Amino acid sequence: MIDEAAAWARLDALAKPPRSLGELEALAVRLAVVQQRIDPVTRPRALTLFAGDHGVVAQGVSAWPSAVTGLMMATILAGQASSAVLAAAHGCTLRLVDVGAVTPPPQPWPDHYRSVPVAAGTADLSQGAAMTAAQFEAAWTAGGAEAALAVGLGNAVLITGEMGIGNTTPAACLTSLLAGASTDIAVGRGAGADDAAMVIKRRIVGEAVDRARPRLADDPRGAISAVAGFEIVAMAGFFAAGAAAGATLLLDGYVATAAALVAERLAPGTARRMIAAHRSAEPGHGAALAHLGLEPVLDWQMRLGEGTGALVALPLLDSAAAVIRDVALLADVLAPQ
Ligand SMILES: Cc1cc2ncn([C@H]3O[C@H](COP(=O)(O)O)[C@@H](O)[C@H]3O)c2cc1C
Ligand SMILES: O=C(O)c1cccnc1
Repeated sequence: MIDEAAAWARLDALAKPPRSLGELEALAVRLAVVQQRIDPVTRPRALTLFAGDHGVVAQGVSAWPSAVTGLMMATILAGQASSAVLAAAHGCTLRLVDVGAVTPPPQPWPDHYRSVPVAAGTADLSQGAAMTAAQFEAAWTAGGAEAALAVGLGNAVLITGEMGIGNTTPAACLTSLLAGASTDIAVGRGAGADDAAMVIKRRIVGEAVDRARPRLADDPRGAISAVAGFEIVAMAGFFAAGAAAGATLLLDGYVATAAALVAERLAPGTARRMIAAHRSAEPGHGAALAHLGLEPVLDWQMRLGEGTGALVALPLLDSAAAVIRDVALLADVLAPQ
C-alpha cells in the first residue's frame, strides 16, 4: 500500500535536496496515494462536459439568459470555448453531453457530442422540486455511463465540467444542504450576478434549502433532487462511477464540487479518488472542499466552470507525476557503480 509516508520517503530519496520542489512534492504525494502507485500516470486524460438548463433562471438569479447555454455548447463543439482550447493545449480529449439544455446546438452533431436530454431544463426549484426521482436517475446514469466510457478508453485521469446558465444557484443550494455552508457563504456572483440578482439568489437558495433539509436524512436523493440540476447530477454519477472504476478524478470549481458533494453523500469514498485542482472565486467553494477533505492545488480566482480550473492544473499534475516517477535516486547519483 502506498500511504503518504511511503510517497514522501520516495521523494526524499530522489536526487535533490529534500522538499526542494515545495508544493509540487505534496501534489506528487497526493497523486501517488490516489493511484496507489509510486509511478503515477496522467495520460491519457479526458474531459467530459455536461450541459443543462435551469428553470430557476426565470426568477432572475443569473446575469444571462438560458439560451447562452446552447450557444456556448456550439462554441465548445467548434473548439473555441475556454474549455476546448485548454483541453487542446494540454492533450486532453473533450466530449460534450447534453443532459437537458433548452436550446441544444443544431445538427449535424460531431462524434464527440452526445444527446441524452432528461428534459428541456429543470423545473424552477423556487417553486417545487427541480426534478423527479426518475429524472435524477436518468441524469445520474448518463453520467456514470460517460465515466465508464472514458475509463474503458484507457484514460488515467478524468475531468468533468459543466455548462448551464443558472447552475451556481443549485450549486449554492447543494453546498448549503450537504456541506452546511450558510446562505451568505454559499451564494456568490456566479457568471456576474449584480446586487439585485444576489438578493433574489440568496432568498431563493435559503428558502429552497430550508424546504429540502428536513428530508435529507431519510431521503437524500429526494432532498438533492429538489435543488439540483441535470448536469450536476450527471457529474455526480460520473464521479461515483469513475472512482469505482479506479480512475483519478481531477476536480474543477464550485459547480463540479457541488456534484462531488452529491457523489460523496450517495457513494461514500468517492472523494478519496479526487484531486482538487483549484479554489474558485465563488465564496462557498472553500467550505465545499473542506467538507470533502480536499486541499486545492491553485487559488487563482478563476470562476468559469467548463472544467477550466482542472485543465489549467493538468500540467502541474504532469510535473508532479514525472518527478516522483522518473527522477533518479540520490544514492545512485552519489555512488555510481
Ligand atoms: C458566456 C458564458 C460562458 C460560460 N462558461 C461557463 N459558464 C459558467 O457560468 C454559468 C453559471 O453562472 P450563473 O449561475 O451566474 O449563470 C454556467 O453556465 C457555468 O458553466 C459560463 C457563463 C457564460 C455567461
Ligand atoms: O467555480 C465554478 O465552477 C463556477 C463559477 C462561476 C460560474 N460558473 C462556475
